[in-house]
Amino acid sequence: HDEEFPPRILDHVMKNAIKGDVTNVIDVIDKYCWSVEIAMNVGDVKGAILDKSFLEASPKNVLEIGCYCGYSALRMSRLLKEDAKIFTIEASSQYADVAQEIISFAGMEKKVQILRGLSDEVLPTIAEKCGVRTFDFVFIDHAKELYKRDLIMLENLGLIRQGTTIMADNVIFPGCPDYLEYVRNSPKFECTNYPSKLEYCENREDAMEKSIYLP
Ligand SMILES: O=c1[nH]cnc2c(O)c(F)c(-c3ccc(F)cc3)c(-c3ccc(F)cc3)c12
Ligand SMILES: [Mg+2]
Repeated sequence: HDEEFPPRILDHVMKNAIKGDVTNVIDVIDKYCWSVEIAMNVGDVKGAILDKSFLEASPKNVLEIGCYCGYSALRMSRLLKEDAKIFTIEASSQYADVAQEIISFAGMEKKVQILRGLSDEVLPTIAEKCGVRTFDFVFIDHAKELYKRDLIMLENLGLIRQGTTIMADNVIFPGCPDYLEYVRNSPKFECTNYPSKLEYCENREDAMEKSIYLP
């Protein structure tokens, strides 16, 4: 990753987006990433797929693993119903700092809570820390080699329930073959694949995978 991207996108948002206008902040980030430099946000094309699954789930408690600069947290926050909340785990304190600034600039600081730390360190105590029993919607978008491990942790900790929707980014590129094999071969998950493109690219394939938990 380009470690200098996060401060640049923060600066660009502060200078070019409308404070408190979450849709405009999302749009300004997308325009920057299409025209100036690609960043590993889920982006507008895959973001629309995320939006649709999110609206279908109409969740109260949302978990994201991998916040980065807060782009997908903002996309989901703008679709949240009353008294619903997003908890997003971010291991990089540099990314978490930038995400907090961008989320606050967009006026979503009350709807999105960033939990700093590694997912396997945060997940075991997230229920009591956040006053949540189970999550209704989970978006996995961090290191691909951790997807399967973290999903199994969510199951073992009882953090997902009958009908929870799990969306995973990058299941084609960079790809997470062990995760896909796990959810697709498990009788506990009903899976749907959504072919798309890598963020901000026209000619690289990627996909999102939706898995509904049916224990
Ligand atoms: O790390 C990620 N987390 C979440 N989403 C990601 C995502 O949506 C991506 F498209 C990429 C990606 C991978 C390869 C590439 F060429 C462009 C982008 C990465 C990623 C993975 C490994 C790295 F070393 C650098 C970036 C991520
Ligand atoms: Mg991604």
